[in-house]
Amino acid sequence: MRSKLTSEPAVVLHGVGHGFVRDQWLFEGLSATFPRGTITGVSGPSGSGKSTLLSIIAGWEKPRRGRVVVARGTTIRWVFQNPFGVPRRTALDHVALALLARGLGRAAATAEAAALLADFGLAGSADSTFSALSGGEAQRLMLARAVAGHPDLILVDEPTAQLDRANAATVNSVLAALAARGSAVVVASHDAETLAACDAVVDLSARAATAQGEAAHAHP
Ligand SMILES: Nc1ncnc2c1ncn2[C@@H]1O[C@H](COP(=O)(O)OP(=O)(O)OP(=O)(O)O)[C@@H](O)[C@H]1O
Repeated sequence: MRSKLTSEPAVVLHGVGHGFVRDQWLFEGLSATFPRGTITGVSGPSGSGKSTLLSIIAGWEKPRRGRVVVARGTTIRWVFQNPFGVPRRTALDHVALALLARGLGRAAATAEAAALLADFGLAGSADSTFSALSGGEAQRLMLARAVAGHPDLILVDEPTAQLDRANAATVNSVLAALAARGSAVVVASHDAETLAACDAVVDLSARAATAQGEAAHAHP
């Protein structure tokens, strides 16, 4: 029974549809599972509803159609498009605070935070203030902080949008590390390399085309 519970997906979508304008759908009939230990990409052009779908998965937005089933006790962390930290706090502190919040003592939190920073290629930046980090370093710090919370589900919005290729490649390998630690990872992205690193991809460009086709058919 216990093993069945731990292997169940963090979130399941059943026939989900949503849109903000009456009779217009960003996507419709979307069914998907988000198992722990896997990365699912959400792709589609700008405005196709990727961030909206993440909000629905997180339970912030209620879909107009369908059901969202979240496993009991699922903990969720978001990593947003724009890295947001405390300018004068160090990188190490950003991660250590998440561990202190989980109940670790100061020494254990500092040690684990340092190990996490190393995993994310930030060992040399542990004592840098957030304001001194590059865009890529700040983005990776946000991912390290999300992992420190040991969430069941991590939602990542456009992690490589403002990064050059080298930093984007590092973030992509970090996403795989997040899933390997047992979280279900859902990443909204335009980036072909990010999507190639995913176990499955929900493509909203196809969904939008279908939804618009249906609307055109219904209202010629
Ligand atoms: N709360 C809201 N109220 C009304 N319209 C909204 C709301 N949130 C999003 N939209 C609209 O829904 C559409 C999808 O937005 P969303 O941000 O989900 O797209 P996206 O695929 O993530 O885009 P991008 O790649 O540019 O971030 C857009 O046209 C947006 O303006």
